[in-house]
Amino acid sequence: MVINLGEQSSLLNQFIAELRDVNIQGDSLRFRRNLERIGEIFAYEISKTMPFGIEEITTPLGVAKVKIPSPPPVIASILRAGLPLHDGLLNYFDKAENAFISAARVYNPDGTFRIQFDNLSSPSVDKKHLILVDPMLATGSSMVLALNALLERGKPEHIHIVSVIASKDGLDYTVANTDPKNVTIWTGAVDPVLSPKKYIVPGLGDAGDLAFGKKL
Ligand SMILES: O=P(O)(O)OC[C@H]1O[C@H](OP(=O)(O)OP(=O)(O)O)[C@H](O)[C@@H]1O
Ligand SMILES: O=c1cc[nH]c(=O)[nH]1
Ligand SMILES: [Mg+2]
Repeated sequence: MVINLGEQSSLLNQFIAELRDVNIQGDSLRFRRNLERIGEIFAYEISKTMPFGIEEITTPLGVAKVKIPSPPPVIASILRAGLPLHDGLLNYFDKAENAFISAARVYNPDGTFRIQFDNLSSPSVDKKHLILVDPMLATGSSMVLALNALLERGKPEHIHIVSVIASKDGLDYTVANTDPKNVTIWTGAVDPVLSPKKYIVPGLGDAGDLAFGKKL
């Protein structure tokens, strides 16, 4: 199932507009903070779909029965650009376990690239709710590769994939390469085009560079 939160009229679209805007996105502190705020919105929306337990909370005046999401999810992100988004989800799912995947595009001189997978640091994901985040879903190859690496750490109860901006092709690729019964894809926008270098158009540019600076 694909859920495009950008179709609703909400503050999410203002934050995504600031990520995209060439006159605003150069402020890297604001760029990271907007990704974090977007992570908080996704966390809140995803929490509505998670299992709840009833807890009895003692107040100074009595006992309140409260529906609390349980158990906490595992939040996994793809370095580097996933980090501020990860922080946003962790601000709300503050008892979450955490996983990190080191994977990045390595370009050849002719403009083609492969995804270089370096490392996975993860707890068991068995029988847990797994939330895998990356702001950009371009071809979808980083996301599918990261998910397959995580699935070597167990079979999650449910998988939530979060991307802030997805290309139509990347979304189709991810849907085709994941189990529809067990996966929900959450996005904030679906853009129509991939450039010859497989950048999302209109997209926002290079999310990792905008958040953390250019790399060699
Ligand atoms: O859907 P795909 O075609 O796989 O592309 C998307 C990937 O590219 C970006 O990472 P990048 O390789 O630029 O690494 P970075 O975060 O270190 O900049 C982005 O954050 C995704 O991980
Ligand atoms: O559009 C894109 C594609 C890959 N990575 C990005 O940061 N942006
Ligand atoms: Mg990048």
